[in-house]
Amino acid sequence: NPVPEFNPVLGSLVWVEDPKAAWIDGEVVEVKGEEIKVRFTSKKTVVVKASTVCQKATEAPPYGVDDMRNLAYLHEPGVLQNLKSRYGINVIYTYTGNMLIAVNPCRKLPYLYDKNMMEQYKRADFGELSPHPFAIADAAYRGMINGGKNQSVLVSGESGAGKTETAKQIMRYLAYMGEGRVIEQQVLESNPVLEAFGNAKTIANNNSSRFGKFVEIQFDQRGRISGAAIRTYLLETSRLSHVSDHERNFHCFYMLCAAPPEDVKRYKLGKGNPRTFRYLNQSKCYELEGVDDSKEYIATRTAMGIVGISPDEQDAIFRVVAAILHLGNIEFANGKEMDSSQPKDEKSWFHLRTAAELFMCDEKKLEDCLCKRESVTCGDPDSAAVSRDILAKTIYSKLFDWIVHKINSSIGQDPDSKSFIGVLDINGFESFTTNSFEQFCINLTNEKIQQHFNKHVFKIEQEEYTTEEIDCSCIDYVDNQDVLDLIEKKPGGIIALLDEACMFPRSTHKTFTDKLYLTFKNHKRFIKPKLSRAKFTICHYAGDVTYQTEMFLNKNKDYIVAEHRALLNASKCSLASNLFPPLSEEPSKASKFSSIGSQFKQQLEALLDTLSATETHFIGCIKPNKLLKPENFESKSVLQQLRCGLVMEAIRISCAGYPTRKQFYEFVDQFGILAPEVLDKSYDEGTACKRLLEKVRCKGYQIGKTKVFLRAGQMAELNARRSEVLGRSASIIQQKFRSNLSRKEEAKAEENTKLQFSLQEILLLLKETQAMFMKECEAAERAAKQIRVVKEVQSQSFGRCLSVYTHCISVLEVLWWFAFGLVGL
Ligand SMILES: Nc1ncnc2c1ncn2[C@@H]1O[C@H](COP(=O)(O)OP(=O)(O)OP(=O)(O)O)[C@@H](O)[C@H]1O
Repeated sequence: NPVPEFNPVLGSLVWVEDPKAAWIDGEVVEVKGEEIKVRFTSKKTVVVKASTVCQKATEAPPYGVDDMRNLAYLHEPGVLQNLKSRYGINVIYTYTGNMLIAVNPCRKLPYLYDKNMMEQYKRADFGELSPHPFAIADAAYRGMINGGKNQSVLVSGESGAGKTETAKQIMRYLAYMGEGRVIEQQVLESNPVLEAFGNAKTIANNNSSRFGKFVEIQFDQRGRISGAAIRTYLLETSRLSHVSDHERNFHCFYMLCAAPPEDVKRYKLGKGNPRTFRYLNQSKCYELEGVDDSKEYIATRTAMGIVGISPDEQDAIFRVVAAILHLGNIEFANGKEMDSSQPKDEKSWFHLRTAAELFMCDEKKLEDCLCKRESVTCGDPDSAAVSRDILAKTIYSKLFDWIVHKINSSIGQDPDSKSFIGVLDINGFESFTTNSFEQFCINLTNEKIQQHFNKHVFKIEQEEYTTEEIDCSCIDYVDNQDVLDLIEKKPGGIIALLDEACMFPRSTHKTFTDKLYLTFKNHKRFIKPKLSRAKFTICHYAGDVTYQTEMFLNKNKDYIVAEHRALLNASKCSLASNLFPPLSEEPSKASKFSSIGSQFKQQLEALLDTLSATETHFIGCIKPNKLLKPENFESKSVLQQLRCGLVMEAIRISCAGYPTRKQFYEFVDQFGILAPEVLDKSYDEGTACKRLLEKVRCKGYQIGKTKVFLRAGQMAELNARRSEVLGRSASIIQQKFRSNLSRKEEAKAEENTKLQFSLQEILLLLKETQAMFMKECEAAERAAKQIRVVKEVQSQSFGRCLSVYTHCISVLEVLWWFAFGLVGL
């Protein structure tokens, strides 16, 4: 938490960290050395160390600021409060510099994404309109067209935070820029197809992507989409055979069960009741609120057609999906021979026969494949069940890869493409009660992305400091290379040791874990938990995560059981046999040992190489509450995400230097009122800023070539002084106006005329007051431009009730309303 230096005194407004509510604001009511007593609005008091509290801005705008960098104090509670107050009025997007933070509204806000909105963002410069994913997409598009550089948009956040939704809006905007052609539609329609086969209901999200995705959209010379390539990462196949409570398997299974009767019959699904299939009935969750699976089936088929999957191919895909359901229903009993098994009963025989029929493979071979002792299993009923699940998972993951490959080849890549924009939608940092190999891989991804992000933010900061010719030695970033080395260094990293263990038949998860303990006993990012021999802890940038090693070896092994390959390769269904080419056609597999961990590491390296060669834009998605209920902002959970995500790191890097920057003219415009005399002289703008800052004895600043750079907290101090001056001006105007008014009233009373003012009289009165006001505030007015001061004066003196008049365009007009208000009163 970047807590800027601050010495609280009696009466200071502060934020105090709270285990339940994240941060609570209060007032310092007692100071005793290092300890201070703070009273909250609830009247409760706490005594805390002064160094642990953060300063609270006295005048934060009630509905927050568009860019976090405009916050008076750029610290954790400030950021949190800003997001919360905006979320309260349905403003879900906020910038931190160039990064967009998106808080999931957990309800549809269609007006935010219509064509009209796209049109507006198309015409505006970045920062001109409110923060929005379209602004990020537009910046990427312009960067590509004008700057000629490939771009990428990196969308991160935990499950349910809104990554996929945000990535879709980015793609919609990019498609809009080259509207009306088949290829754009194909790119967009690839989403529902991938979601049908790769998404599932989880506790965190009813439509959770169970894979990572990088979509590279290619553009031609004229800026129109000319091709696309989709890369997917780590499909969660363990879900296929084991579904946890309140979750579902992949959507396609339920869609198929809800298909029109002729299709249910065709795929031999009985009555199409998902409750009758073991792979679906483990969690008792079948329907999704607001989702009609039968409609989804039709929509998926249509989308499959659009992305170029022919009706025959669709038929084969759903036949394989149905076969997997039957496969899951085969149960086993002991066979006649030792260490052998056979389908348990007639029902299991039926499912075996149906699965073979749908796979278009030999029934006897399928039986042998599951029940006979072979290379990896010993043949008993339990091993047969393991073999069945391995087969189902292998087929499903091959099927998913085939679909991705098919979409890629039918959309097509443009060999002459001039440039591309990549959109990365990948799961954020994960830390559960039990963490296994999947979390290990996801967290490795996040470490990589964190490093890329830190370098990126640092580079941008450094570039700005260099352009402005100011000293940049104060900024730095924490490099997490040590964690990356621990995981992926070759030789000697955890992945390398895991591969080594997988190659030795006698290795177990225990021998593997012992080896880790021995190798990394002095590594400062590695911890051996006290009581367990099957766990290890990594100190990630986002916190410590303890991994359970039991399944590491199995999950890392990437091979297809020879019998499974032979069975399906001989299938009469060309799709099924293509999923399992003979080993000789997969040279990479035939020659050397292959592991999921190493493959994933290579995929990540390629991804990071691609990202590094692009200009990257970041979007951090935030889940406001665990249940995804609208209008519920749980500060504690949001804070946790901010800490684990990229936002706080960007802020930390920024705070280490000079987070507030203002163009000279903006600065003079805003703060000239504090030292009008420096503006009188014919200083250039930069010198005027310097003199002004010297006069107000500002401690932390640098003057660049076009901008003033301020240390964290300085902006709030300057704002407070400005408010003081404006407050004084306001009371002077009020006094003048009132005394002017009462003089006129007295005169009228003496003349015994009616105590009522005509419009002309009020105008005259206002002109006189204005003249006086000019005299009193001459210098201030010159510094801050007439209308601005008056607007501020107006809000100072009448507060919110008069703020509606901010449209007034001249001093006279504003004062007219001002007087009108007084007379009215
Ligand atoms: N901007 C938005 N407007 C309306 N609904 C949204 C928005 N962002 C997210 N949602 C909804 O919130 C839910 C979760 O969003 P989404 O699936 O995009 O999350 P995710 O981060 O991709 O999760 P996962 O990692 O589990 O796939 C979805 O039901 C989605 O429709």
